[in-house]
Amino acid sequence: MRKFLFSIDQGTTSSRVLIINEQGQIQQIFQKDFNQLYDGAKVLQDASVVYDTVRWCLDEAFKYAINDEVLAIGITNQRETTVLFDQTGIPLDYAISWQSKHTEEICESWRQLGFEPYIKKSTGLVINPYFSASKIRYLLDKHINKDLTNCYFGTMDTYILYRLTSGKSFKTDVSNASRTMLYNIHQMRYDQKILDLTGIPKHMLPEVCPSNSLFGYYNGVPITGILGDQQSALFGHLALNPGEMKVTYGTGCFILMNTGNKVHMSKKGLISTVAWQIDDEVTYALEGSIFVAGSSVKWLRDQLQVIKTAEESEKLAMDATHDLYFVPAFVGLGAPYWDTDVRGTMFGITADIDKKDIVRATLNAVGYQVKDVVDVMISDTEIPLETVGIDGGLSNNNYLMQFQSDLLRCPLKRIATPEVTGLGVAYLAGLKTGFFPSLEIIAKQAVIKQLFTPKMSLKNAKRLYQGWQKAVSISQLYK
Ligand SMILES: Nc1ncnc2c1ncn2[C@@H]1O[C@H](COP(=O)(O)OP(=O)(O)O)[C@@H](O)[C@H]1O
Ligand SMILES: O=P(O)(O)OC[C@H](O)CO
Repeated sequence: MRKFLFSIDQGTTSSRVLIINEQGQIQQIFQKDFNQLYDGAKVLQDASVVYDTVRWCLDEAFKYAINDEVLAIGITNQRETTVLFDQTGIPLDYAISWQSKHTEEICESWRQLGFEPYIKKSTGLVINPYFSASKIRYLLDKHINKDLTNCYFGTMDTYILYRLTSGKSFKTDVSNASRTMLYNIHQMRYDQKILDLTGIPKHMLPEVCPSNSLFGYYNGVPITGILGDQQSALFGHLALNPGEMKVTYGTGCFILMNTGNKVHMSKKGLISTVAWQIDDEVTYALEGSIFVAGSSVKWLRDQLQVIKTAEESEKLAMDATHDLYFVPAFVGLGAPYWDTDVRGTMFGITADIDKKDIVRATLNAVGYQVKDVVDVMISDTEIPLETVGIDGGLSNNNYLMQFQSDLLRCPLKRIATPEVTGLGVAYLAGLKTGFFPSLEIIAKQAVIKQLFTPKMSLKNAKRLYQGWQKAVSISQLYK
């Protein structure tokens, strides 16, 4: 009897497979971490190692549930990370992580040539090294002397799918395609003009399919859903109506608002992206990405060594007494600033500050940056904020979630399972195969664990936020 779904969640630092039952509950999780490689400004991954971690998790999962018991597999993945590989699935080079900004020079040359307005209109994105296009261009240039006739591009979903299906499926879904900077999100196809501008040949790109397609088979089980991880988290929060929003607090921080079946172009620095396509129906989202969130807590732990564990930051922040501002622009600032050259700065240092204040300033910076993005979303769409779904490692921090609710002036919703990302694509894959009868039944099964509501006075919240805005503008002067 088919009683389980498998959800592959291939993230930036680890791969997971969730085993999900018919009640939408997670029965078991298998996880394997891997290391990113840092080489100057480059952040790289060994795609074969990433694949091995997925295979390890899947093999374990298939020991837990034999293939006759598994109805379908869904894949959700870190987005934009770029792999070039040959027909046999061997990577041409290290994969370039979404976090890597070393292709800025290529982006700048495209901006200089005046490509930006067209690219923005077609893809919904700004020209930035974050997206796949400049990473592909960089790898093609680096290997210019090789025969690249049989060289293929994939984000991690495509690469994993290709390897799991022994090269039978060279496909991606619309949500991942919309992150390449090569995909026209109005016409829902690769934009030939951008391919010409960037010199990226179409034959190396995967076929783009609706998110709930039959993508292939592994171990006799159909793969019936693929979603980029942030879009999957939006689905996992059941933010299925226009105006509904989620914030994922992981290594970086990703804020997505469902904008329904219309592309909503931001006036102030957010990007428009495809949330998902279910059969013929496309749903779009507005997105703001913050590059440094959980990684700044990791920095406190590993570099400054002011905390031993990430969890410890909660208590220290609660006990802090000084208003210190930290702009954690380690790799520039993402939305809505898109300033690659700005670097980290701290304001308000006096002789009596201590590590508690530094920890609180670091957590507050995450809260402020999320507010920067949410404010733009509200003014862009004119949709008032009702509640926000939260997930990701850093969302376990009660101090930060309370501060966030104080700043946003709305309730934050923490649901019972922390694995919202993996759940989203599982819902999608399960709806496709009849494993879940309807969205209504899924919604009934989702349990809210905790609600954070504003406690700080509005006056104080405003005062603190104004201090942050000042700190950002001053830090942007120092380059
Ligand atoms: N209680 C906590 N307080 C502060 N930071 C936390 C806490 N728990 C986890 N983190 C941070 O969250 C991040 C991990 O979140 P996760 O969602 O697993 O990230 P990713 O999926 O991007 O790898 C780490 O950077 C860690 O420092
Ligand atoms: O792997 P995560 O959760 O850090 O997410 C990475 C994003 O998809 C990058 O755009």
